[in-house]
Amino acid sequence: MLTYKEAVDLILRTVVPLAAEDLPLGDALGRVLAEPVTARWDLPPADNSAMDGYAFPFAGQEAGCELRVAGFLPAGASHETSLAEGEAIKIMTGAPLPAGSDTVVPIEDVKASGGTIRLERTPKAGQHVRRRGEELQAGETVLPAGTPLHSGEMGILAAAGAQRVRVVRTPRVALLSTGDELVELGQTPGPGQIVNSNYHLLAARLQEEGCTVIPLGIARDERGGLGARIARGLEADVLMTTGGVSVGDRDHVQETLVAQGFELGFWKVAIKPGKPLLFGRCGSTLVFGLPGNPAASAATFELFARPALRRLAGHGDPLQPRLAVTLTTAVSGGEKRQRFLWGTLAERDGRYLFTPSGRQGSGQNRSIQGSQALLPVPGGSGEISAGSEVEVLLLRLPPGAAIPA
Ligand SMILES: Nc1nc2c(c(=O)[nH]1)N[C@H]1C(S)=C(S)[C@@H](COP(=O)(O)OP(=O)(O)OC[C@H]3O[C@@H](n4cnc5c(N)ncnc54)[C@H](O)[C@@H]3O)O[C@H]1N2
Ligand code: MOO
Ligand SMILES: [Mg+2]
Repeated sequence: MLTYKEAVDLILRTVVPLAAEDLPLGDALGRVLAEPVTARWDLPPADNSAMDGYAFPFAGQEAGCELRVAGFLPAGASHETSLAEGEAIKIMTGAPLPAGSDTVVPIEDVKASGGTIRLERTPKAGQHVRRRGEELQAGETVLPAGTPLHSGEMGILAAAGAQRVRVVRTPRVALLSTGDELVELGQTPGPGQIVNSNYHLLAARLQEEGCTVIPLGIARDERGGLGARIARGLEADVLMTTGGVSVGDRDHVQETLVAQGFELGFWKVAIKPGKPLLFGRCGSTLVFGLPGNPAASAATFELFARPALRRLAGHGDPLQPRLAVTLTTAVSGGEKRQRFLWGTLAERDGRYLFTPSGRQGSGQNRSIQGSQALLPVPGGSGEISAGSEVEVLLLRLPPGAAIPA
C-alpha cells in the first residue's frame, strides 16, 4: 500500500495543466496565468506629481524664496513649454511634470499671492515626484505563469495594459455518487436509506476550487447503471465518484471503470480515513474513486484531489501550506496507518493553537464542519501530548491571518 506522500507524488507526476485560453481580464478572476504577462508601457508613464502643489526646476531654493506661477496643470493634462529657473506651475496629484521641472512642493508648504508663491520650508531636490517606470518598465514581467488571479492581480494587470490574459482552462469535474442506500436531498429517506450528503460537500468544494461541476446523480450498486453514468463522466476532465471502492460485495466502481479502459494509478493508501481511495485515468480523464464514508471522501478530496485539481488549473504550488501549531489536547497513538485529524485553529500570543474536532468517525460529517486544518499523525506513533508543537495542513485561512494586529 502506498503512503500519503508516495500517492501524492504519483498524482503530481501524472497530472499536467489543462490547455490555455485567452480571456478578457474581467472574466479571468480565479484563473491561473498560463503565460507570463509583460507590461505594455512604463508605469508611471511619465514623471508625475505625488502631491497637489507646485512643480519647479530645483536650483537650491530655500524657505523664503519666491517663484512665479506660470500656469495650472491638473491630472490628465500636459504642459507644452518648459519651465525656466524661478518659475513654478500649479500641479495636481498625478499630473506629468512639465519639462524643466523636477521638484514639487505641497500646497500646505507655500504662501500664494497674486501670481507668485513663497516657499515656507526648504525643499529637497526631486521631492514628491513619482518617477517614470518606477513601478514597472515596458516589457518587464508583471506576473509569472502559475500566478492565480485575485483582486490584487487584477489591479496591476489592468494598469500594465493586459486587456486579455492567457489563462488555464477551468477543470470540468463530473461528480457521481454511488450507493443503493442513497436518496437525493428533498426525498425522505426510507428504511436503510440516507441522504446523498457527499455530493453536497464535494460540489461545494469543487466550486470553491473554481471547477465546473457536472452532476451525474446517484448510480445504484449494479454494473449496468453504474457503467452508463461512468461513461458520461469520462467526457469530463475529471471523474470523481464516491462509494463502492472498498472490498464489499456491492463495491463495483473499479471493475466498471476497468471495463471502460481504466488505467490504475493506485488503489488504497495507508491512511485513515480514506484507505480505499482509487486513482487512475481513462484516456485523458483523471479518475478519483473516493471512499463513501463522508469523512473519508472529504479527506481524500483535500489530500489527493485538491493537488490534482490545482495542478490541472495551472497553479505553481498545488499543495496545502503547512503551519506550525501547538496542540491543545492530547492525540492518542497506536494506529498503524497514518491518520489525518480534522480540527480548528485559534490564535493566542502570536501562535496558532490546533484543536482536533471531537468526533473523527469516518462515517460522520461532524468533524469536517468548521475545520480549518488537517493534522497528519504518523502511523505507529505513540500518544502526542497536549502542548506539543506539530505541523498541520492548512485548508483555509486561520483566524486573524489576513488582518495584522
Ligand atoms: N472488510 C472491509 N470493509 C471495509 C474496509 C476494508 O478495508 N475492509 N474499508 C472501510 C473503509 S476504511 C471505508 S472508507 C469504507 C469505504 O467504502 P466504499 O468506498 O466502498 O463506500 P460504500 O461501501 O459505498 O459506503 C461506505 C459508507 O459510506 C456511506 N456513503 C456512501 N456514499 C455516500 C454519500 N454519497 N453520502 C453519504 N454517505 C455515503 C455509505 O452509506 C456507507 O455507510 O469501507 C469500509 N469497509
Ligand atoms: O478510510 Mo475509512 O475512511 O478509514 O473509514
Ligand atoms: Mg463499500
